[in-house]
Parts: sequence; structure tokens; C-alpha cells
Amino acid sequence: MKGEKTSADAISFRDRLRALNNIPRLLKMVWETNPYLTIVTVVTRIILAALPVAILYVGKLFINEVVMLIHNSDKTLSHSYLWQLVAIEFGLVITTNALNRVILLVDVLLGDRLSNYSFMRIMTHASKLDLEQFEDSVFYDKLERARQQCIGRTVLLTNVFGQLQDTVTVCFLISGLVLFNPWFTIILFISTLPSFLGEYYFNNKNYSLIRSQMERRREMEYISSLGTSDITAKEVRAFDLSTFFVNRFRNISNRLYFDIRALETKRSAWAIILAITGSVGYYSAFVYIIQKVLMGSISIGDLTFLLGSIRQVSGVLQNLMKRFSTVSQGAIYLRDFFEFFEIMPKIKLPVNPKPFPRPIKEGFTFENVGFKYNNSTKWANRNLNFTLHAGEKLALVGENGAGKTTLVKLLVRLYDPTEGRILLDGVDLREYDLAELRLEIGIIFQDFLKYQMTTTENIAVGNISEMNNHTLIAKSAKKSLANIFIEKLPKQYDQMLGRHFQQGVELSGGEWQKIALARAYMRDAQLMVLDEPTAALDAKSEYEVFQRFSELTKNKSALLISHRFSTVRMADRILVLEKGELLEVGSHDELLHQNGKYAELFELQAMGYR
Ligand SMILES: Nc1ncnc2c1ncn2[C@@H]1O[C@H](COP(=O)(O)OP(=O)(O)OP(=O)(O)O)[C@@H](O)[C@H]1O
Repeated sequence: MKGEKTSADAISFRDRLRALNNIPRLLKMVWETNPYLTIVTVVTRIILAALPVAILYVGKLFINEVVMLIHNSDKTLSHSYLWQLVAIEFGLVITTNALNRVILLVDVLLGDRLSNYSFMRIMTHASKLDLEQFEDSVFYDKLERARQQCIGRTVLLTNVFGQLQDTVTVCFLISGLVLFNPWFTIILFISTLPSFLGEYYFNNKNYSLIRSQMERRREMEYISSLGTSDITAKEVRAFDLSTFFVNRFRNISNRLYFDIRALETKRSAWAIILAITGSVGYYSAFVYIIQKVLMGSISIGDLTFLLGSIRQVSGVLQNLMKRFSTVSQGAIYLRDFFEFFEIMPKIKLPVNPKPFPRPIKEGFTFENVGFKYNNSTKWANRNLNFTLHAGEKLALVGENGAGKTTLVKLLVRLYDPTEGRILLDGVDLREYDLAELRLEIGIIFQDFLKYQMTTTENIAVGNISEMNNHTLIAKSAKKSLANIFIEKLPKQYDQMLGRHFQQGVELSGGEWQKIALARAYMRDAQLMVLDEPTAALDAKSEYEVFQRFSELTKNKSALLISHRFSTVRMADRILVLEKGELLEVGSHDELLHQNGKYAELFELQAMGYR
């Protein structure tokens, strides 16, 4: 997508050099992943780096010995030195092969470990970031680039180690050549330079292109998941959307493909032209040495040693230069990876958190609270002034988009208010430890997750530290009335839920909702927040669940969001929100009496049942 490229995507030579600073960080990560395998690969590569020059040198001694034996008239001379040399060379070749296999093995193992370690680090860091950051597309691109780095990590690792190994090999080989004629090295170096510059230029272009395509690629991934996921399968079929998705995927992928094809074709054409200079350098040295042999100034053994060295230096130099751009390329992608870890949560934790009140005495007070989403100019909540008293059951009512869920998110500090403050027992929420605050609030969102895991795990996520507390899990299921259908499942609490994995059982919407409710009962929270907790329940279940809920949370505070007035009317007080602001407050009867918005909404719903 030419139009999508921005100047921010272009990388200067300085950027590339600076990106190389990431290589030591990568090596540190490799070491942290597995120090033993790291030592094995480094030591093996150093030995392997010295072997080519050793083989060439033994070869030279061997040929000189053969020539000497052929030309010597004394046929009784011992051949034992000759056979010793053959045996040494044989040993060196076998060692080279064996060590190459060791490196292949170690690199695969280390790459796998490193890739998983990187994924785990990303998951851990991502979990510390704010919800707001996940709603930002620039952040998402960064996260995606970091994730992709984990997948391609084995290749980069092999390249970095290969680069180190080849540098040592070249040093060994060049020492032999320099002794013979230093110009060789210079000619070989200069002749490989054009190829290197070409690779460097095109890698740069490639990086900018891939980076500029990132958002489009995410879109492709999204469309592909729409077409292939079990969650979307129902709707895709019902609306016959598959051709629409396939065409959309094809259009985007074609546009990206044409840009890549243009660049790669150009790169290949230039590579062919630039490789010619490398061959010219190599054959000039070749011709020079042959002439020296013909003049009798160097031996046949020297000839084989030099030709072998030149051929190898030329090859290894080309590899080194080619790989330099690949490695510096990888280093730039690594920069993306490490940059991800530099993103810090905006929600600040207090240095000396206040002890969390247990029990809560006054409650949560919203003082002139307003909130605007980062990507929006509109206030989602504004001028909120109310107190959720200790032990009180409060319901939030309002039309879609009135700001109910946002208010709840502010309460658990998924976001901090843009203006105003929320107090708990007179102290700003920001002064309490965030983990403790969240532990004291049992919250179930309307879009709660349906984990493709066992029943036990699905309930235990409400308080993961109690994962093995089967008594508590069963008790929570009983409180939410989920126990009734769980006991009828083939494997009950060990039953795999959902259809992703073998022998999984899919639950109905209402059954999933009861599982989600059980999560809220998993912790001894002082405040229960239920966002649309009964939307999927039938009328009888809803009544039973709420009877239970009222009994179980007698002295606890609760905040309920619901569009169902049968649920709402059970609350002590009801807050009616409109366009993010508080419109009415009171009990069900008081609000009906006021004959305002609540009464209007209630009447509308009641009419539907008449
Ligand atoms: N992540 C977000 N980024 C930007 N705006 C958002 C985001 N989430 C919600 N909004 C906007 O904030 C406003 C309040 O949304 P909120 O989800 O709080 O409403 P709600 O009352 O819970 O609605 P519903 O009854 O449909 O669940 C809406 O205008 C919505 O478009």
C-alpha cells in the first residue's frame, strides 16, 4: 500500500546501527532462557570457526608431502607422516560434520525455548498494561510486531550466532592470506561491498513496506478469523457472509502482494548484477596465484591453501555482509519487541498504599466524576455525584450508551477519571493498592469470557489463587445455581466446556451466565458488580438467581446494571443515567412516583408484557 507509507516508516543508517544495540539484549535473553545450551552453542561455534583453516593447512602439508614423495628418487622414504596427515584431516572433517549437527540441534532447541520465553514475557507485560492502551490501534500494531518477533526468533538467533561464528572464521582465514599478500583481503572485501550495499538497501525498503502493511495484515487476520472461527460460524452462515469475507480478504492480500512482488523482483535483478563484482574480485586473486605457481615462487601446497582460503573467505565474507543486513533488519524488529516492554501502564500505583478498609464503612463516593475515552471527544460520563453506601444495593439504568459500563470500569480502576475523583471511605481510590482493590470487588462483565477449559477452571478464574480449592468452587457453583446443570454434565466439574477441544460440551447462554456468576462468588468481595448478569436467564432462573444473590450479599454492597426492571426493582436505590450524566436517583417506587425517565422506561417495558 504505497499510500500508507509514512516518513515514520523510513529507517536511517543510524537507526540501523543503533538497533544493533538490541543484539546484546537478545543474547542476554538467550542466556536467561537456557544458559547451558547457550554455552554449548558458543563453544561449538568457536571450535567450528577454527576448523576450516585447520583443514586447509593440513591439506597444504599433505599435498607438499605428496609432491615431495613423488619427486624424491629415494623410494624407501617413510610414508607414515603422509598417513598421519590424512588421518588428521579425516578427523577434522568428521568433527566438522558432527559439530554442525550439534549446532543445528542446539539452535532448534534454544530457538524454541526462546520463542516461548518471549511469548510469556509479552503476555506478562501485556497483563500489566491498562485497558485504555489496548483500545489504541498504534499500541495494537506494536503488540502485533512484538508477537511476530517471537515467531521468527529462531531464524534471527541462528543468524546472530552464525554471524559471530563467521567473523571468527574470517579472522582465522584472513591471517593466513595477509601473511601471503594483504591486498588479497582488501580486493575480496571491496568486491563483496556492492552486493552488501544492495542487500542493505532492499532490506531497508522491505522493513518499511512490512511495517506500513501492519494494520492491513491485522485486518486480514481478523477477516480470516471471522471466516474460520466457531464463534462466528453461526452468523456467517445465517447471513451467507463467506463470499463477502473471502473477497475482502482477497482484495487486501492482492494489494499487499503486488507491493511485495514489485520490491522483491527489483531486489533479485539487482542481486544478479551486483554479484558479478564479487566474482571479478575472486578470479583476479585466482589468476594472480596461478601465475605465482607457474613462476615457481610458491609451492603446490601453498596454491591449494591459498585458493581454498580465498574461496572460503570470499564465500564467508559474502555471507557475513548479506547476513549483516538480515541481522540489522532483525535488530530493528527486535527494537519493536523491546519497545513494547518500554510501554508503561498509565494507571499509577501508589508508593505507600493505604490499607484497604475491611469492612467498608462509608462506601464509594463519586465526586464530580467525568470520563472521556482516549480515542473520543465525547464525555462517556460527566458530573457524577453520588455515594454507593456500605451494604447498599444500587442499580444502574439507562439506554444503550448511557455510560453504565464505563462507570463500573472507573470503579475498578480499569480507567482513572478524566476529571473529579472517586473516594472509598473518604480516601481517593488511587491511594489504595490496585490488586487489593480488585480483589475486594467481585465483578462480572456483560461480555464475560467463556473459557475453553474445564468447569472447575471456568469458575476458578474468579479467584485463581483458589484453583485447587474444590470445596470453594463447588460452593460458588451452588450459590449461582450452576451446580444443578454441572452435576448433570458427563464429567461434572472436570468437564471440558466449549467445543474447541475434544469431548468439550457447549452450554446454553443462561448456563454460561450462571458459571460467570459463580466466578463472582469465588472471592469474599465486599462489593459485587454485575453488569447485565441475568440477560441470558429465563424469567424463573432470573428470579431464583436474584433471591439467592440478595440472601448471599446481605451485608455487602452491590452494583447491578440491567435493562430488566424485574432485576432493577430489587435494588435499594436506582441511578438513572442519560448521556453519561445522572438524571434521577431513588427507589423503584420513588422513581415511579416522580414520573420521569425511569417511569417512562418502566412503562415501555411493562407495555411489552401486556
Ligand atoms: N472503548 C471505548 N472507546 C471509546 N468509546 C467508548 C468505549 N467504550 C464505550 N464507549 C462509548 O462510551 C459511551 C458509554 O458507553 P458504555 O459502554 O458505558 O454504555 P452502557 O450504558 O454500558 O451501554 P449498554 O447498555 O449498551 O451496555 C458510549 O457512547 C460508547 O460509544
